[in-house]
Amino acid sequence: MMHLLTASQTRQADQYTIQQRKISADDLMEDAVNAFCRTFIATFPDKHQFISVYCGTGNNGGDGLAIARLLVREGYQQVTVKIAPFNRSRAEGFRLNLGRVESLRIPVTELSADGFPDESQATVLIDALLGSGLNKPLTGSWQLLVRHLNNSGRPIVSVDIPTGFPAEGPVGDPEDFIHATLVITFQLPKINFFFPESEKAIAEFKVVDIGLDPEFISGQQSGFTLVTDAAVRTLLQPRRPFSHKGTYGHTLIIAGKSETMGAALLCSEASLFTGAGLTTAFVPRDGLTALNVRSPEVIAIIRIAGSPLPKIDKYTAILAGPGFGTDQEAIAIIRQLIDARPGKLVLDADALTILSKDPQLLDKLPAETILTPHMKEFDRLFGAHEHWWARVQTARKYASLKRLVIVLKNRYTFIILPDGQVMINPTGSPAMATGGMGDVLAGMAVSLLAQGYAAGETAMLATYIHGLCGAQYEGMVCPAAELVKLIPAKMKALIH
Ligand SMILES: NC(=O)C1=CN([C@@H]2O[C@H](COP(=O)(O)OP(=O)(O)OC[C@H]3O[C@@H](n4cnc5c(N)ncnc54)[C@H](O)[C@@H]3O)[C@@H](O)[C@H]2O)[C@@H](O)CC1
Ligand SMILES: Nc1ncnc2c1ncn2[C@@H]1O[C@H](COP(=O)(O)OP(=O)(O)O)[C@@H](O)[C@H]1O
Ligand SMILES: [K+]
Repeated sequence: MMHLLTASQTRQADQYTIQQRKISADDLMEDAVNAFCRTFIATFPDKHQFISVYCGTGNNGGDGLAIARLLVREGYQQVTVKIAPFNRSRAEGFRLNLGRVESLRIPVTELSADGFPDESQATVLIDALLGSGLNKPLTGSWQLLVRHLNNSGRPIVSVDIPTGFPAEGPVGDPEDFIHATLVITFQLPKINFFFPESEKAIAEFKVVDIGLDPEFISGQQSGFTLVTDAAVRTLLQPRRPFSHKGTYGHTLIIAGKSETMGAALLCSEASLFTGAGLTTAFVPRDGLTALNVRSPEVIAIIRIAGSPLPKIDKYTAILAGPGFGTDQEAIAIIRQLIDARPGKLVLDADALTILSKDPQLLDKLPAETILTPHMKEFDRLFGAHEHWWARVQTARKYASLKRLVIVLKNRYTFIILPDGQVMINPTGSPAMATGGMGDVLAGMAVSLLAQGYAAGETAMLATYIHGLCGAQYEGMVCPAAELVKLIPAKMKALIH
């Protein structure tokens, strides 16, 4: 797992690395700037393009000045520096690098809020105004300058983080941060890069290694980690030679109505393809033919009006909710299910809506139940939120209070564990923004639970593999039923 750091932990990591490696802050800045320039040059190789480097007077501005110097040294012929003198303080890294830029006779202009330069001739702007030192939303001249640059229509490459965009915490008005085409960020992506509000600030980000101490980083607790391929590979187990269907658990899937039988088919199929030994679906009579034709491997229990919940003891893990409806029959079954206190439970879709109308049910959920809401389902359960930071904080609160695993789905899905820790899943693709995708995820989750993975592990594996499958369709669209077919091969690739 990759430990993500807050801005203040990053500063501590800088200091620790400087002491540990017995280098100066200037050396570390030089390493950072070299790493930045390697990526920048690969992306913008033309040495004749006009590059305007906007620098503040802190260390981010110091980086900008050093970048201007390195680019000139690499043969870039049209590099100019613009300095925003709106803060009184001048960091040491800024002063040192300003001297070096001046001695190279790189053109430097000091900005005034009375009128900012016309950048219509610039090929690319480099944003080194403010970095992770941001401690409040931009105001005054900073705000005007950021708006001016955003309105220039030029590509903007931000150093470390777009100016005005906080590394963590609530994100303010999009007018008040740089809208970067590319962010080349140091050492680790910042926590807020994974929040949907980053969409305007960051079209793309690339992470460059600047040599911060890895042991120090992994000793830090920001509450946020990023799921890595290595962590998934360590966790995912191959099927054993002497195993039989009983080894891999039996899932019960409580899903589907006449009109939404497809949801039951998708999650049953996902349960099969993710490797559960047996899958049983509790479905309406008029869905039976579809189920038998589509997935002959799945056992059906027919649900008619007034049917009680099947005896749950024989099932290793249970999923309820996809396409299930929220009528009185559905409510009665969800109540029976929760009262029966199943050991391993995944609730999705309509089951979440039923919970949101009956807070007592939410209180009765067995520990380690996995909930898989998208944003609307989440807010229905826990109240409306103005921004994602608040939403994730609420998820942390309820996950801890009720010992739940909450899988809050999005471009980057947040997996919130019963200890309040947040794992962020990096895989996925807009190809997956189609109906039925959540049903597949829920089916994968119940299957992994039945196979013996713990609830948190299940959430991590299911979202990661689900996203890997979807990414295969990058640039296209991935119907949910097609994604299911990719699951076995993706799992194989992670194991071998
Ligand atoms: N310390 C180091 O050794 C390294 C630092 N690096 C760079 O240093 C940056 C952080 O530098 P600093 O901590 O000097 O801070 P910044 O350069 O981000 O900001 C400068 C100062 O602006 C002020 N400020 C904060 N919010 C403001 C607002 N809303 N309006 C106006 N002024 C505001 C703060 O007092 C802050 O110290 C990183 O983003 C990165 O670019 C890199 O060079 C890597 C190594
Ligand atoms: N743009 C995207 N990038 C990455 N993943 C996405 C994207 N859009 C959707 N997904 C994934 O697809 C799934 C959609 O789930 P959900 O909204 O519940 O779908 P449905 O209700 O139609 O089954 C989630 O796992 C989500 O993370
Ligand atoms: K910046």
